[in-house]
Amino acid sequence: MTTLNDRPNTALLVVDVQNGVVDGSHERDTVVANVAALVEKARQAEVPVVWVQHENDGMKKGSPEWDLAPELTPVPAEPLVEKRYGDSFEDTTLESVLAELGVGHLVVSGAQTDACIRSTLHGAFARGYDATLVSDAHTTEDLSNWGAPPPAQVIAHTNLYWSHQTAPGRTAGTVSTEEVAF
Ligand SMILES: O=C1N[C@@H]2C=C[C@H]1C2
Repeated sequence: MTTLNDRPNTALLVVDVQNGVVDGSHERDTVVANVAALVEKARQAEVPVVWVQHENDGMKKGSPEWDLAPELTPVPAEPLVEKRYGDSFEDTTLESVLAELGVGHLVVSGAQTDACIRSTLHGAFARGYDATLVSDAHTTEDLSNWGAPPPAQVIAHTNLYWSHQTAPGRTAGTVSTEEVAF
């Protein structure tokens, strides 16, 4: 059984809130505003904020699409983790960044719900982290033309199933931006 219960700290993970990911997504402005509020809350509580940015052919590093949403401004001390896979842990520096910070609990926000958010939640949990999803601080695009439910249902279902997730020695859950207690 893998747990990281010896690590006392929490970090806020902001996953892929990039122009090329969130623009056109469900309730983009509200979700990005909630992410910004979470960042402020974390900073006030001196909880580390870890920024994850995805690079792919459509979002080359340094391109406007790769850039974070303009409402979000990392400060230099906040780690940036670059990724190319859905799970933020795959082939990235995230594990070492979190070990350095003594983090055993991740509060997860960002995009997109049915891809990198789900992958990162499960990747964290399988690696022994407690993982909390922020119900109103993640979003996705409308993929219903390809068989997905409407984005509001994808978001609601992800909130529901993650609130029921369990594993030995680890906790999962879903809370709102308002409810997040750093
Ligand atoms: O959820 C995701 N974030 C990046 C854009 C789509 C996948 C990769």
